[in-house]
Amino acid sequence: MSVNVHINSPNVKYTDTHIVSQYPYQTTSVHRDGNKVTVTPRTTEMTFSTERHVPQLGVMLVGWGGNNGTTVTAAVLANKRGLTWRTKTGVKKANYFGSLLQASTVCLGSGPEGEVNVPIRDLLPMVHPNDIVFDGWDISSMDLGSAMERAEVLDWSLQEQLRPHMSRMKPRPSIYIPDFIAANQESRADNVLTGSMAEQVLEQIRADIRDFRRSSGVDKVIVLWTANTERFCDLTPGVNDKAENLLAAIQDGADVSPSTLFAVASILEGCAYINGSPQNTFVPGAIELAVQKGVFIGGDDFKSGQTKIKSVLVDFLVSSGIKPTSIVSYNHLGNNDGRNLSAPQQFRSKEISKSNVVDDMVQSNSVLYQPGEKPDHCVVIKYVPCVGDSKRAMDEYTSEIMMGGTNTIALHNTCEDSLLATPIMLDLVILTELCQRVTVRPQGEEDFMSFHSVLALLSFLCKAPLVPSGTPVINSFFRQRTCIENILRACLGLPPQNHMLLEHKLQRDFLPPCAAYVNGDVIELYLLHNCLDSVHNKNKHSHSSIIATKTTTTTTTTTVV
Ligand SMILES: NC(=O)c1ccc[n+]([C@@H]2O[C@H](COP(=O)([O-])OP(=O)(O)OC[C@H]3O[C@@H](n4cnc5c(N)ncnc54)[C@H](O)[C@@H]3O)[C@@H](O)[C@H]2O)c1
Ligand SMILES: O=P([O-])([O-])O[C@@H]1[C@@H](O)[C@H](O)[C@@H](O)[C@H](O)[C@@H]1O
Repeated sequence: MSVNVHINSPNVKYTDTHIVSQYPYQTTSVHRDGNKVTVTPRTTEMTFSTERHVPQLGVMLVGWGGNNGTTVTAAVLANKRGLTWRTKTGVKKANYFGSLLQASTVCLGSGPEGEVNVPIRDLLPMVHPNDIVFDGWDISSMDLGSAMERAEVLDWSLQEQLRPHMSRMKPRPSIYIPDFIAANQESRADNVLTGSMAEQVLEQIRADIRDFRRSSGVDKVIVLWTANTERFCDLTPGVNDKAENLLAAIQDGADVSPSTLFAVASILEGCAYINGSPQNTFVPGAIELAVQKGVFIGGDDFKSGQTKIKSVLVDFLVSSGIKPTSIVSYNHLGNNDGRNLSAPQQFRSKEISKSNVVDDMVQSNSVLYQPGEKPDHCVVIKYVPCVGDSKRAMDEYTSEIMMGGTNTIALHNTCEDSLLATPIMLDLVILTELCQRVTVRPQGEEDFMSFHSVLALLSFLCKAPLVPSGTPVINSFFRQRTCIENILRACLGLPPQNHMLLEHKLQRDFLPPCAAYVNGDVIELYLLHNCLDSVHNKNKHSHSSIIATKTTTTTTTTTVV
C-alpha cells in the first residue's frame, strides 16, 4: 500500500501542478594551506519545483530480446497482473525486490509511534513500474515469449502464464555492426537494418521512436541500452569530439558504435538515453549533443551484484580505518552476456568498469594510502555455460589491520544476474523521468534550471558513473544512496538526513526538528521553525520558545510552547 506523505511547513507549497519548496543548501568551502585547512560554511537558498503530474512512460530497450530485456518486461507484466506461481519451495508472488525506489525506505523522522519509515517511491509523485509500456529493438528476431524461454531466468510456471502476452511482443530490427561485439553473437543477428548508417540512425531508429510514441499513446519515451557489451571506441578528433563532427561522421558512415548511434537518435528525438553496459558510448560529441538539446543521458553499466557489494565492502573497510591491499574479483556466468564477454575486447570494457569502483574511497583516506597508492585489484570473468544466468561471484579482500595484522574476507555470491539487474533498470528510468520534472532556482537566479544533462544522480545504479566534467566520481554505496535521498528530501523542503538523533543524546526533553505522525495512511510531518538554542529542561532553568507550525485537517495553528 502506498503512503501519502504530506509536509506541513510554510517552506513547502502544494499547487495544483507543482510542489514548490524553499531549501537552504548548506555546504562548506575548504582551503588547504600546508597543514592548515580552513573550512567556511556556506548556505545557498534554493527553490525546488517538482511537477506533480506523472506521465505515462514508455521505455524502449535496445537488446529487448536479451536476458535483462525479457526479464524486466516479464517482471512488470507479472506485477501488473498480480501473478503468483507454484515452485518446489511454495507459492511465489510477483514483487520488485532489489529496487531502491520500490523496495527500500527512508526515515522521515519520529513521533509518538517512534521512527516513521516510508518507501522512497512515496516521497514524490513517481511513475509506477506497473504502468510502464515497453518496446525496443534486437538483432535477434525472436519474440519475447520465446526469448524469455531462451533466457532461462524465470520459473517455468510463471513463464507459462506470461507467454501468451510476451509472444505478441516482437523486437524491432536493429543496427548491427559486427566489429563492436563478439563474433559469437553473429548467429543471433537475423533482425538487422540495412542501408547507410545515416539512414538507419537518423531515419529508421528515430522513426521507430516516433512510431512507438504515437502507437502506444505514451506521454514520454526513455531509451535504455541493455544490448551486448561493445568494445571501446577510439576518441578521434574530427569524428566524435564534437556534436557537429559526430553528426557528420554518421553521415559519412565513420567508426561510430551502435550504442552511440542509438544515443544520437534518442537525443535528437528528445528522449533520455541510459547506457546499461560498460562501453564508452558517451563520446564527447554525444555528451555535447545532449547538453545542446537539454536531454538527460546516464550510465554506465548497471551496478547489480559483485560490484555493488564491492562499493559497500570497501566503503566499510576504508571508513573503519582498515586498509584493503588486495581485491580479487572472479566470477563465472553462463548466459549470453557471459558468452559475449568471453571475447577479449568485450571483456576489457567490463574489466575497466569493474576495476575503477574503489578509487574514490581509496583516495579519500590519506592515513591509509600514500598519494597514488591503490590496492592490487584483479577482475576475472569466465564463461561457463552450465550455470546460465545464475552467475557465481567469488571475491577475496585482503587488508592490513593494526600492528602488522592481516584480515582476509572471502565471499561467494550466487547472483541471478538478470533478477538483480532488472530492478535497477526500473530505478534508472523512473528516477530519470522524475528528474525531468524537477527544476531548481538558486538564490539570485531569475529562472529555474534542470539538472545537468549528464544525470550524475544515477551513479548509485551504475558501476562507472557518468558525471559532468569536473565533478567528482562517487562510487561509495552509502554516499550515492544518501545523495538520492537528500535530493528527494530537498524537493519536499526536508533537511538532509543527518542521523544525529540529538533528541536522544542530550540529557533533556528535546522536541525533534521534524516530527512525524501517522494518521491512517497519511504521514503528517511537523517542521519546527526558528527552533532556538535553548529548550525546556526538566527543572525549567532555561527559557524555551519553540515555534511549531501544525496544520490540522481543518485549521492551521501556530503554537508557542
Ligand atoms: N547483472 C546483469 O545482468 C548486468 C549487470 C551489468 C551490466 N549488464 C549488461 O547488460 C547488457 C545485457 O545483459 P543481458 O544479460 O541481458 O545480455 P544478453 O546477451 O542476454 O542480451 C543482450 C541482447 O542484446 C542484443 N543485441 C546485441 N547487439 C545489439 C544491437 N546492436 N541492437 C539491438 N540488440 C542487440 C542481443 O541479441 C541480446 O538479445 C550486457 O551488456 C551486460 O554486460 C548486465
Ligand atoms: O555483478 P556486477 O559486478 O555488478 O556486474 C556483473 C558482472 O559481475 C558480470 O561479470 C557481468 O557479466 C555482468 O554483465 C555484470 O556486469
